[in-house]
Amino acid sequence: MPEKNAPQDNGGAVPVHDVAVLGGGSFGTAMTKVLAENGHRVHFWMRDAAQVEEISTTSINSRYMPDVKLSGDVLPTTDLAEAVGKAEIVFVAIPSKAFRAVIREHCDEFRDGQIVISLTKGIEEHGFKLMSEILQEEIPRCRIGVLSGPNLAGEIVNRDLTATVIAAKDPDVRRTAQDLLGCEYFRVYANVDIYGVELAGALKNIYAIVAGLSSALDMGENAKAMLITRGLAEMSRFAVSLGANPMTFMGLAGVGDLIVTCTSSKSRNFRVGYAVGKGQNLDDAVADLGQVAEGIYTLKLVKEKSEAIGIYMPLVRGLYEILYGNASIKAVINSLMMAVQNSDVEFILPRTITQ
Ligand SMILES: NC(=O)C1=CN([C@@H]2O[C@H](COP(=O)(O)OP(=O)(O)OC[C@H]3O[C@@H](n4cnc5c(N)ncnc54)[C@H](O)[C@@H]3O)[C@@H](O)[C@H]2O)C=CC1
Ligand SMILES: O=C(CO)COP(=O)(O)O
Repeated sequence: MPEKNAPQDNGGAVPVHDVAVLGGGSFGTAMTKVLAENGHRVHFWMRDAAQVEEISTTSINSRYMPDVKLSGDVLPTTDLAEAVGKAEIVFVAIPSKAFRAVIREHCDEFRDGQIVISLTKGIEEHGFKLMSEILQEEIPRCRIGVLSGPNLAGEIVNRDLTATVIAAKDPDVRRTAQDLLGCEYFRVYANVDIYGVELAGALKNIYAIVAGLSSALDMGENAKAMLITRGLAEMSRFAVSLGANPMTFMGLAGVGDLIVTCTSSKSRNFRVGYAVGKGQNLDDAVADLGQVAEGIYTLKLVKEKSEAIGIYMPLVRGLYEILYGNASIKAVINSLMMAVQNSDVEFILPRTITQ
């Protein structure tokens, strides 16, 4: 077995590429580690100069990954123009709230045909835009992809076996992501349904919060299975109504990511739900987390959108009432359990419309 942090010897089989990773949090660090260990030169951009200094001198990003030493050719920088200018391919791991602002401010730095891949699992507040749509609007001359799947950063940096999905229309973008990232512990599967893959990654965060709540209340394993499966039904109903392919939800980016985040306390969204289930208020739970939990923002947007387009999402509505409407958890559970009993798989037996 190779040492945990050693760059992998690819025997010269994979050409070395200059790549950029934008965003110095947990996931940016995890993907930088994979890319550098695969032998690539990684221009790792973050806004915090002290963090750049620390990674340059110690190879450790102590705020987000204190136990992880980055090895290989990692070049941390606060100069986004330099990182993007030198890179053939750019990966973006910036939380959804800041995503457009960062790309827009630097849009002139991106080149015609440059590959830009979003790693972010969220939705923009105004206009319900996904990150690939933001990239399309801000840097339309680039070739765009989305990476999403059951990808807990804390496991990837440990080289725990992991699979993900690259979604892109352009086959060259898909192949490039597979070549750059694939290795003995990381597998990259391909899809063309960018919207479905990306929406799945954002939506599952909501159900991870619900699962955390259920775990805090010790609701049992049957309840966990019910929540995950009904979550899948609900998120695919919503996504399909917006144009996603239902089959995407059978894959890693759909059911795969839903399983990992709904069953693991390593998920930040799960942890927020767990804390609220134990009686903490939402603001304190988020402050204690100290990292992004995209689901709390996605929840609000999906609740509004589902009401606007008339899609039935009882788990979204129930969680919203608990987190933002001060409803009692017990009352919400009771109303969900006593709702009209309906179809299991509505692609086979259509749901009886009750509202
Ligand atoms: N951590 C994980 O396991 C995974 C995370 N993701 C997604 O990746 C995205 C980023 O998440 P994490 O890295 O985990 O979050 P994090 O909370 O660990 O780090 C966020 C990073 O973004 C930076 N940031 C925030 N606002 C910024 C701004 N205006 N300009 C520049 N940088 C800014 C922060 O300084 C920090 O370095 C999220 O959408 C998340 O859902 C996707 C897969 C797995
Ligand atoms: O998306 C993730 C795993 O696939 C990470 O989930 P959290 O953001 O909840 O930690």
